[in-house]
Amino acid sequence: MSAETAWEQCLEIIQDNISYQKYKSWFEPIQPIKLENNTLTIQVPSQFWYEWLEEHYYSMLRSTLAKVLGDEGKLEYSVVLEKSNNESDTRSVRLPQRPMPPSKEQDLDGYADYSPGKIENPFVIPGIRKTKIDSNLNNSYVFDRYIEGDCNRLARSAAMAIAENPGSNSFNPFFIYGGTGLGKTHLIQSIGNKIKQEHGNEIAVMYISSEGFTNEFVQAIRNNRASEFTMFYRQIDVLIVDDIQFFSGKEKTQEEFFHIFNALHQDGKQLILSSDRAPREISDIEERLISRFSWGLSADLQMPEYETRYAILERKASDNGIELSHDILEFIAHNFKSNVRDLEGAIIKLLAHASLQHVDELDLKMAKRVLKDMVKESNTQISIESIQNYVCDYFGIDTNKVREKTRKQEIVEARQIAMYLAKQFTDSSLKTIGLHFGGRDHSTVIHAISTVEERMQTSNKHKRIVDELHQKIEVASL
Ligand SMILES: Nc1ncnc2c1ncn2[C@@H]1O[C@H](COP(=O)(O)OP(=O)(O)OP(=O)(O)O)[C@@H](O)[C@H]1O
Repeated sequence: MSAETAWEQCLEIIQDNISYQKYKSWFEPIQPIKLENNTLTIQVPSQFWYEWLEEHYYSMLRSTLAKVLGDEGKLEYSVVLEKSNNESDTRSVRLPQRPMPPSKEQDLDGYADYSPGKIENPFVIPGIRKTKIDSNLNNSYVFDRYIEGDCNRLARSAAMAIAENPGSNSFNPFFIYGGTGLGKTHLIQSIGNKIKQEHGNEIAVMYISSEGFTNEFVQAIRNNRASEFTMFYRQIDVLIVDDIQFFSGKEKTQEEFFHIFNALHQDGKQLILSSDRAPREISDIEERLISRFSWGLSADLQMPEYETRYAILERKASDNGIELSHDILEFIAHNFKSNVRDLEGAIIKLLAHASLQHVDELDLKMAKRVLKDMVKESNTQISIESIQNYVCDYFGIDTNKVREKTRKQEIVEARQIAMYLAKQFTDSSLKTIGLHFGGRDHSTVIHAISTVEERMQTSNKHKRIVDELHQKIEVASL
């Protein structure tokens, strides 16, 4: 049997035993490397990943392996190491799976989410009245309202795991980073809100921006209350600091935070940090802090893909009490691609317009008019990629297909139309257009354009399709 086949069989069993979300987050990214002497080697993206699997899925992996390779089957991890400059290295360390204690031979069932060493409420510090601590959390930032997609799956599931088991997990600190308006604050506050919901004042949660922390610290020094400041932060069980990049260049604040960080981490308290860039990319921050930021899990947030943008819009519209038609949602999702805050801005603008103008039902034409300036700002010239999206959406095919080599009739037709429209709507050269379609050369683009033009003259159906798409893109690029 090859490593790929063995791992595929393992994945089938694993899928049946854990939730889809956990499967996608923790098992799909794993690569089978080799199968030798009944030992299957799999590659995991980080040391932390290995620890997480061993901590949470050890028994399940063990039994799965026994089913696929027999009782003597062994698992070895190949861990991709990070270089200090944050690039991943091809070097890897091989780690064996820890041996199974003889008394623990059990069925798969019930072991899938086994989490060892659950400590009962590790956060109660006698004598401290936690009721006094104001968490600073915004109640509307909750997991239920945080739409999941490929762009945030790992970060969201790690955040959920932390909320369920703060402090006693391997994600400490949890460092989340990504561009502006991509949902960092929402996600880190969701952790705090969930912990508060489940534990009330038993667990002291505190959310603060790094600027807020700095200002408080400066005030405390000014009023000779620095030690009270330190004491206060040391009693927090879950400390959430947003936009940590603003500590850059503030040496005294960094030093104070360093000591608070150490004290909390040592006591098994949870630290959650956010930044607009990865730890190593933050300038003017002491090396000892940077290295601590990387101790736990760093996860990034990306701009949501089209389907997630659509789902977010649907959700935001219904939270704001308006119902938007499919056409309008599609229009916004196609045209607002830089961040989620802008998507939200579009909904608010439509809502304001509808209520000021006493409009009961918004239609696409009106929505386009209202959002015209915003669309222009975020999308000055329609891209070849958007044209591909429109065309593929129209034909119900996967966008990647038009960039691949496939010669299937319907894909070839969609590809040719997309090339034709790309020439019509963009200033791109034939060469550039070809490059966007899987590196085809300019003569293929010329051929596509003349084929579409010819067909439009000979077939009404073809003409109608191209005209419809033309109109759709024209409105979108207003
Ligand atoms: N996946 C998502 N599902 C639902 N709403 C989201 C999602 N991602 C972001 N949002 C919403 O987008 C808005 C901006 O998000 P947020 O303030 O958390 O971004 P941020 O990354 O912290 O931005 P900044 O770096 O500018 O502070 C919020 O209203 C948030 O609710």
